[in-house]
Amino acid sequence: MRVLTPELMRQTDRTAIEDYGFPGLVLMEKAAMALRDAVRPLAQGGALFLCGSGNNGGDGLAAARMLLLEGCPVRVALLTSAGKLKGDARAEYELLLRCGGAVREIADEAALAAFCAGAPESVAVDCLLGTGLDRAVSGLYAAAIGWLNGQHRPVIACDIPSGVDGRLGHILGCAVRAQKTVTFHALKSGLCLYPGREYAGEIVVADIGIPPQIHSDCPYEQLSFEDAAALVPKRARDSHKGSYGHAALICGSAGMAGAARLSAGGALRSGTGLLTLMLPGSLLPLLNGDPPEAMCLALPEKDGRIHGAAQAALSALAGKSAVGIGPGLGKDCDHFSLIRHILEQTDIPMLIDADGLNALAQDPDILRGRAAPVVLTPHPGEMARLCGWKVQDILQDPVGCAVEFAARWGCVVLLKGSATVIASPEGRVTFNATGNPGMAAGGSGDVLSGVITALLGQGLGGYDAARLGSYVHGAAGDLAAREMGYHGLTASDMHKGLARVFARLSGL
Ligand SMILES: NC(=O)C1=CN([C@@H]2O[C@H](COP(=O)(O)OP(=O)(O)OC[C@H]3O[C@@H](n4cnc5c(N)ncnc54)[C@H](OP(=O)(O)O)[C@@H]3O)[C@@H](O)[C@H]2O)[C@@H](O)CC1
Ligand SMILES: [K+]
Repeated sequence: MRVLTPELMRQTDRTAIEDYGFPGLVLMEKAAMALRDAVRPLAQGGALFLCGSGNNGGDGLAAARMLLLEGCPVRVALLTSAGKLKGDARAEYELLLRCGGAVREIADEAALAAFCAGAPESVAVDCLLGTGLDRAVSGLYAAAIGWLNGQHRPVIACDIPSGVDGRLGHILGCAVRAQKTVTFHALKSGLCLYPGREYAGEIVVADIGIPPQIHSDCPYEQLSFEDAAALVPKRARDSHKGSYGHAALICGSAGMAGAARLSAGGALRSGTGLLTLMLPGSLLPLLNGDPPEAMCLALPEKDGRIHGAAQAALSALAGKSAVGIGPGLGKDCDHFSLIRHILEQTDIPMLIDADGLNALAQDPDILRGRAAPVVLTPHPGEMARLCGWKVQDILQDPVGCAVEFAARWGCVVLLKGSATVIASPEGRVTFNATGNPGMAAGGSGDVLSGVITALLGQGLGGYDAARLGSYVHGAAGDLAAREMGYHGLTASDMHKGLARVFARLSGL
């Protein structure tokens, strides 16, 4: 599913209007119809529209007219003088008046308070600001947003909740908290990132007739269920365990044997044909053959951590189809050399996570020039150590950071967060839409490492393995949360959820 920035959306509108000849008013009417359809079920007691000075307001004026003509009581406030309306918004204003509607022009906060006081309507519609928002909200618009957020009736947002930055999802001053957002033609990146995603409530993407081929090369996307299903490796009846790869996980240390088990469970529930865990030998008695499906190989260790193991690991990696390194590894000065040897001397697709990333941060230059896929799965703290950005700056612009690093070092970056983003070396970006706050708990990332390593081992490219892995991992957490809630959800609960998600994606 395509995701556009406000700028790309503007270009798309322009192309539809100027190159294809779609009248702008036709697009606005289609947008208004979709908005009307979302408002209607909640408008038994009438609908109150708050409209701004641009085309977002124009959508609202048109939807108000449509509901009025259906017999629904509507009241419309316009937060500018009608004389300042331009183009399609002006045309919609005149149409509304000609159809018997009334519009109250609101000049100040007192007039707004008087208009809104004791409002009888059962739904409010936010058509104040859309993708044209270009500065922090203040004054009258901020008062209108404050009123919408302080009253009890549901709010439907037109295109994007007013005050949310359409590109980054930031709140510019203040923003509407909507129950539902009807967005037009494509998702906007600001609706995929927090806090914008939270403010939007349920999101509906409405087709307004813009030809899909315009900007079909847009680099941003979000996986729908169907998109994810199309990426799942197919399983033929006449196949065997060798058909689905042999994944290796280099993981675990004294005190963190559980990470190996969690990661192994992630791989085993994601279709790997075979799995070998490569661990400090002292962990083997602790694991006690669990999980039984995994083979185990003891690597040299020091103080409970893998150490001096490059040669042993390289020999053991012969014939493996993917390797993941990092879960529960602990910090050891020798890990950098282990990673460098694997990067330089094998062409096995590789995932690096957790303390593997902290080791890599010594010199990410060792990633350069590797032909086989490398997937990095940092959280913002690990990303900061890798790329030198401040954590705060990464949180402000996770997409910019992930894209820059992926392009610079030729790898796939899966930057974790409440909204995980996955960037390819070519500049493609997927926003992950699955997952929930219950997954913000230790071990969740270990499971994800296992999932992605298994998918790499089954032949998926780095970008597809990372984005499908992220989708499935989040969806497994969502399934588990339905049963366990957020507070009691553990990483182990995700294992069975993974199996169920893959079953659904496979149509079983
Ligand atoms: N054909 C199309 O293009 C289609 C577009 N569609 C719809 O149009 C929307 C985009 O419309 P848009 O570009 O007119 O911008 P919009 O979001 O209404 O804002 C407009 C004005 O707000 C102002 N302003 C900005 N920031 C402000 C602030 N902080 N506080 C106060 N005022 C602020 C600023 O005016 P200024 O005050 O700078 O003169 C700006 O001009 C899009 O979201 C979708 O709903 C659909 O109908 C489908 C077809
Ligand atoms: K809006």
